[in-house]
Amino acid sequence: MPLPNFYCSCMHNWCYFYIYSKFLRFFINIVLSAELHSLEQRKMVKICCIGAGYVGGPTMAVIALKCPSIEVAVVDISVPRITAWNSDQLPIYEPGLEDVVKECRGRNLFFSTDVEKHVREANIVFVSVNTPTKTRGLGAGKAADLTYWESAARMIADVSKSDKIVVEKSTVPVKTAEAIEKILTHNSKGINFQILSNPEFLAEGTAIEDLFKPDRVLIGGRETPGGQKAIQALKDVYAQWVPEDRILTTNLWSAELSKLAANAFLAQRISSVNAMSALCESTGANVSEVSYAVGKDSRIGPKFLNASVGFGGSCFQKDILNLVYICECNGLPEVAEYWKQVIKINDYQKIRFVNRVVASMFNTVSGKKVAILGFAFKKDTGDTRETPAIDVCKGLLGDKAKLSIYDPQVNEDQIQRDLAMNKFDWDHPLHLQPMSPSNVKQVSVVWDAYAATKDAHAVCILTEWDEFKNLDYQKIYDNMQKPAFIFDGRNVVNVEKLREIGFIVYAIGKPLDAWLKDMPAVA
Ligand SMILES: NC(=O)C1=CN([C@@H]2O[C@H](COP(=O)(O)OP(=O)(O)OC[C@H]3O[C@@H](n4cnc5c(N)ncnc54)[C@H](O)[C@@H]3O)[C@@H](O)[C@H]2O)C=CC1
Ligand SMILES: O=C(O)[C@H]1O[C@H](OP(=O)(O)OP(=O)(O)OC[C@H]2O[C@@H](n3ccc(=O)[nH]c3=O)[C@H](O)[C@@H]2O)[C@H](O)[C@@H](O)[C@@H]1O
Repeated sequence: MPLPNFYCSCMHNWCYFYIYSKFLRFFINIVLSAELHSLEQRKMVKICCIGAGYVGGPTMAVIALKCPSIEVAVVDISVPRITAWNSDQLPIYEPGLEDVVKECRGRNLFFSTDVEKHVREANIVFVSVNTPTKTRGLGAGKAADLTYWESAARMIADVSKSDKIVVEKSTVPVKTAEAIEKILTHNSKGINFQILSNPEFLAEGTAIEDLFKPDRVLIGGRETPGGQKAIQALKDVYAQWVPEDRILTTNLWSAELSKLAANAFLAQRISSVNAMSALCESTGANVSEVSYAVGKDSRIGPKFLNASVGFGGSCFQKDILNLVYICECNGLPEVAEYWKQVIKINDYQKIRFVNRVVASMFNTVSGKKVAILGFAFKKDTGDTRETPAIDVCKGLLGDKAKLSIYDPQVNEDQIQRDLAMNKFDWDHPLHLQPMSPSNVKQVSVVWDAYAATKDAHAVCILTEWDEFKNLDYQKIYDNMQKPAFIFDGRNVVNVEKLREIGFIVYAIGKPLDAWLKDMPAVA
């Protein structure tokens, strides 16, 4: 029996309706998922870090590694720095860094010179720019120069179109957050900025290790509901890999001051042991034995008690000078004087070392080749900022020595720049540093410890690179002028063995060689 017409048309319409509704649902799904995706994207935390240096680069790389759902952009005004971060030759040498960068770069870690774009898009903006010591004007030689910080803050205020958490990562004077707050709120166009202090405690050479397993992460913020919410947001980032009991939260000023205090305490330990090293040399005590015995006291602890030619690095001196200035400004001259002494002992230690070298070598190094082994401020880094090697080399050059320098990570251009630059000039963005000055003629830079020491009268060890422990010292001795001297500013060599070979050896804080005992006292 043929189906009635109306039945056919019903079926027909039903089919149409079915196909249509399927298509509609498919279409709606696409639109919805796109919408959801963009909503998620909008909700995705975006971090931007201003300053792609020794702190900004490694800290952000580790955040990107540990928080794959966060997009991290590291921006800088220095084009060569950003180019290097995007290349196979990273701008800084740090064990383990390359692996971390390679894993995240292009995934959720980006390096860019488009500072404004990334700041505008970020929810959290870290500021990790230079905070050098002022070289002129009020507080010159002590106060922190906040030029770069201030210009970063003004730019954040200018380009922002949404609320942001602004994080002080640079080391700054206590109360800087207040000044930054003022700059941001006076230029805010109704945008809400929350300032946090989150100082960095990593040490170079172990930066990745320190960031993976920090002793503590410190976050300071305002005690207002907004401030507490911002603290929680940053805490949530670190909590993805740092145990909660290691994330300390404080008020802003405590966090800012804790950073300066930590560096001052660390440097003070080195100056204390270095002061002892001078006394050891005068009395026949051995500084390694003394510091071991002292460090066994659990209240003192064994770390950071290695006597040396002096501490270096971009921060200890700068941060203590800054602390001294803050004490003076707060009417605390005695406290200022106390901390100043840490720097004075450090300078004394470097001068003392140079005097030892010159005094031992018949009171003159004029025209003599002196090999310098190690130029970086410590091992496992190519960083030379405030390295004691600069002052020692300048001291020897002042006495007309000819220097042959070898460091496994520092190139000739850097060494020449360092020896020609004025104090504090190094701590500015690259393009604002003085142009490559003329080379110091009495200095040659070689790529091998044996080349550096060939025909030399003396060897000065200024960085504790592991390879200096295992050099063929017999070969070195055979190729040197006699008497052959070794001045170990890092206590890396086996003094007894070298004396057996025939060297006259001076090692910081160790019982003096008979040769040195007969020389005039050094001060
Ligand atoms: N080096 C270290 O081990 C540590 C350093 N700190 C502190 O962190 C801060 C940064 O230190 P580093 O990373 O060593 O310095 P750095 O000199 O390696 O890096 C700072 C970077 O900021 C960039 N910069 C300056 N002004 C800028 C601006 N307005 N916009 C964009 N980029 C700008 C510079 O071009 C430079 O690349 C300092 O306050 C320092 O005291 C704290 C802990 C450890
Ligand atoms: O604010 C900073 O910049 C950083 O400064 C130091 O880190 P860093 O300078 O990278 O290296 P350190 O291991 O502290 O060494 C500093 C200097 O002291 C010297 N030193 C260190 C330890 C020691 O026992 N003796 C000694 O002479 C080192 O050779 C080096 O020249 C601090 O250790 C970090 O916590 C801090 O974050």
